[in-house]
Amino acid sequence: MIGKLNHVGVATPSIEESVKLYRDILGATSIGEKFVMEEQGVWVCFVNLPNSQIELIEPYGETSPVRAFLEKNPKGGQHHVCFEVENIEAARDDLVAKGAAVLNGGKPRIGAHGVPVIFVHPKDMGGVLVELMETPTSHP
Ligand SMILES: CC[C@@H](C(=O)O)C(=O)SCCNC(=O)CCNC(=O)[C@H](O)C(C)(C)COP(=O)(O)OP(=O)(O)OC[C@H]1O[C@@H](n2cnc3c(N)ncnc32)[C@H](O)[C@@H]1OP(=O)(O)O
Ligand SMILES: [Co+2]
Repeated sequence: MIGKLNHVGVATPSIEESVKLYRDILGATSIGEKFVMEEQGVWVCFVNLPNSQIELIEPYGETSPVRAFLEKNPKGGQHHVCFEVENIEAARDDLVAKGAAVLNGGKPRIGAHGVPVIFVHPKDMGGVLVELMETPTSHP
């Protein structure tokens, strides 16, 4: 079912500080602007790599899903991996049928790439929070 690795989500207390790390220490040459996704409760900034992206995420608002993660990991850390799927509803139904806990009641939200995304609880994914996103080209 899963296709390409689209991005790795990295939680950070400061996108500005993380940008310095990826640009000045790791030498990333293509880094986007920081923007907010209010509904998802995060600030986002993409570090563009030849084969994938690092999605830097910083909490936005009191109910941000990243807030508890940063309380446990104050310096930040790897937060989720995101795989592309051809059809988000079909992927969700398949996972639910296999007993995995799809978050937000299984209702897809529009993610940072403008396509629907779902999250699968880490307890069913070997300790990794998994995001699935519809392949941008297969979304009208
Ligand atoms: C930018 C938009 C979008 C995109 O388009 O790409 C994004 O990526 S937004 C990214 C942020 N959004 C989300 O993470 C939404 C989904 N996440 C959630 O709903 C919650 O964070 C969660 C995964 C359900 C956890 O919330 P909660 O149950 O309230 O937190 P706990 O702290 O109680 O954790 C329970 C349990 O799970 C472990 N955990 C939590 N987060 C992670 C994680 N990122 N990776 C691995 N494990 C995680 C946590 O340690 C607890 O474990 P135990 O202590 O063993 O019970
Ligand atoms: Co993501």
